[in-house]
Amino acid sequence: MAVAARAAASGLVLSQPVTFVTGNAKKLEEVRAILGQSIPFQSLKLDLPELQGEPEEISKEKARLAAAQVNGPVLVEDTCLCFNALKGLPGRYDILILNVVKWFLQKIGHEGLNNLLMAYDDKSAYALCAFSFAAGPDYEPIAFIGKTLGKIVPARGPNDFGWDPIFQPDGFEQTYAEMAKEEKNKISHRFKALDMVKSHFAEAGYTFQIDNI
Ligand SMILES: O=P(O)(O)OP(=O)(O)OP(=O)(O)OC[C@H]1O[C@@H](n2cnc3c(O)ncnc32)[C@H](O)[C@@H]1O
Ligand SMILES: [Mg+2]
Repeated sequence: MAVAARAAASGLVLSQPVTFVTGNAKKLEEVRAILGQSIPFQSLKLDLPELQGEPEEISKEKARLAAAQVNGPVLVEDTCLCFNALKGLPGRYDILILNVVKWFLQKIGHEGLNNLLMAYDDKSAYALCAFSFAAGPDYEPIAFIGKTLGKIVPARGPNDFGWDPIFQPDGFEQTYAEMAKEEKNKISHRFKALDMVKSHFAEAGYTFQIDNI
């Protein structure tokens, strides 16, 4: 498969599918469902360093590192769940230990995450998704941030994806986990960010010329 992305008069011509960098099968499932056939992509798990900074900057730096490794177009994603009473923890980005919600979830589970808020009346939270697209190693990455507001509740619904059972988006009586996947994918942090990615692809007029060899 040809590797380089090159500029063309009608917009950028990408000579390989976008590599979406993740090791998370559930994320991949949602990205597939939301993107459909709109952007040709494949997925790849890469071990990239955890970085410090604002979500956009962290995400762009991750894309830079990934594009250099892949030597082609990449899409990277980070997700965090942030509690307002805890000033954005445990998913907060601008601290040294980045996005610890993953580790908290593994160590203390849904009940433990609820207990973190026991002493506070404010159970509000937000789910934030930061995607960055880099057309290749020589292109400046572009960040797309999607945010869905909600609150933390005792776990309800199937336990098959991260903190979905404890996050109830504003305006809904169901947690993410209780919602049909199609419904979550219409309002989620991930949907909002990917919608911007899709618009960007449409506006920038990228085309794909993919030669399989
Ligand atoms: O390979 P990557 O893409 O980094 O996958 P990851 O599993 O490490 O994912 P993150 O660091 O972005 O996610 C932090 C945590 O949030 C969870 N998570 C991500 N998106 C979610 C969603 O839409 N609903 C529920 N949990 C989610 C995920 O399972 C992790 O425990
Ligand atoms: Mg990760």
